[in-house]
Amino acid sequence: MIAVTDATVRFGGTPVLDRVSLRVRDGRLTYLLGRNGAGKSTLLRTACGILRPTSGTVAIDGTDPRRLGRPAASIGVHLGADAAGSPTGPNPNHTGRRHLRWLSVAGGFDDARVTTVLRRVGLADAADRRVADYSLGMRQRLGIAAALLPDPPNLIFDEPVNGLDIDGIRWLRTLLRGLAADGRAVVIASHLFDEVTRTGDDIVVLERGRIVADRPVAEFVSGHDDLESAYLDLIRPTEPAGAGR
Ligand SMILES: Nc1ncnc2c1ncn2[C@@H]1O[C@H](COP(=O)(O)OP(=O)(O)OP(=O)(O)O)[C@@H](O)[C@H]1O
Repeated sequence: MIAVTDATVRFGGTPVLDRVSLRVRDGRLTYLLGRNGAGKSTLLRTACGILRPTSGTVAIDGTDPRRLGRPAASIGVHLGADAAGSPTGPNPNHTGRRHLRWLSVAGGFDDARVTTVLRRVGLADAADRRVADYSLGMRQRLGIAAALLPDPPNLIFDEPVNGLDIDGIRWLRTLLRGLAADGRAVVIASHLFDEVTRTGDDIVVLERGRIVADRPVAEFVSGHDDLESAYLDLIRPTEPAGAGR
């Protein structure tokens, strides 16, 4: 389980997260929704220990991520194919396989997992090409492979669908559902409502650094035509003055 409790994060004086609490339960796929700049990536970086909250606490299966001996074994993180500061970002001159082997050696993981995850993300045939020659979708797959390498029980993905073609999107759906079905706690920041409806268990909505909804997808949509209208009904009252003119 991933637990963020009453976390405030400030950049300079401005709070980007304001007393935010998030629970990502084992066996559940939790989607984090919110407008651009709402604080989703900041919350995910806080949840995995990359960012230290100004106040509040974070626990991965009960332990502060900064106190985990082998954090990657407890929590897999993919912050996007081109995310700055990603803990698992590849050297573009390395092949996909070399990148994963390097992570495997550095983390003390079983080397056989490299072949397993390359297959699982559909990169087995491209494993010996340079990452610089990978497409965006292939870099997404490599980032997901890196997160899965030590087979962690908790996973954080920031907009993993970006750059995937239709086969990739369908593959990712199956992968995500499988990860949750195996009992993992999975949280995904996304703007793609169709994916949320198809695969999500729970929805958390962030609005200007605050949680404004946290409930199962079915409950969130109940009484509305679909997820989009449920979401718009929730956030419309707080739209900035002048929006939509
Ligand atoms: N390192 C940083 N220093 C200063 N401000 C930051 C930093 N990282 C994020 N911010 C600010 O925090 C706010 C929230 O950003 P964040 O990336 O968490 O939003 P988001 O919900 O993930 O947005 P998007 O949907 O566009 O990815 C934004 O105003 C952003 O400019």
